[in-house]
Amino acid sequence: MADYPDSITFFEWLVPLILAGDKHITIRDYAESHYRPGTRVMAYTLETHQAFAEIEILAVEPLFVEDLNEEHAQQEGLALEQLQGLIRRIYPDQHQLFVIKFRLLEQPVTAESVETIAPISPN
Ligand SMILES: CC(=O)Nc1ccn([C@@H]2O[C@H](CO)[C@@H](O)[C@H]2O)c(=O)n1
Repeated sequence: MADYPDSITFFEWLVPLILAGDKHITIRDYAESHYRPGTRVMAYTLETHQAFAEIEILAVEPLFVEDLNEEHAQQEGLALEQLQGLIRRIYPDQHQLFVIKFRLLEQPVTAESVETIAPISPN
């Protein structure tokens, strides 16, 4: 067993935001706060458990829910009202949350991505 979690799940609808680099934080509760900066973590969709990216944890910082601000929303790639609504729904009883900052690592080459690489022109 790893000392620190080496996987994380995200709602499927957030995947495009993450892969585009628009979303580089996630806000979780204490139970999901035990990531260690510097470690690599495999990101999966919550609904279908598809691995979609490898990320590096950059920081884990405490955040009180009432301190959610525009800067967090921007780093989430979401509007502030949208983020606040989401957090209220996911963590209705939580006051103490954690901001997990991450960066997208180079993605492994898959058969599917190879097919999308344009063939080298002979001249
Ligand atoms: C078990 C599980 O997967 N839970 C969660 C919890 C949160 N999130 C996203 O993190 C940000 C802040 O909460 C928002 O963008 C959320 O939509 C997520 O994707 N998945």
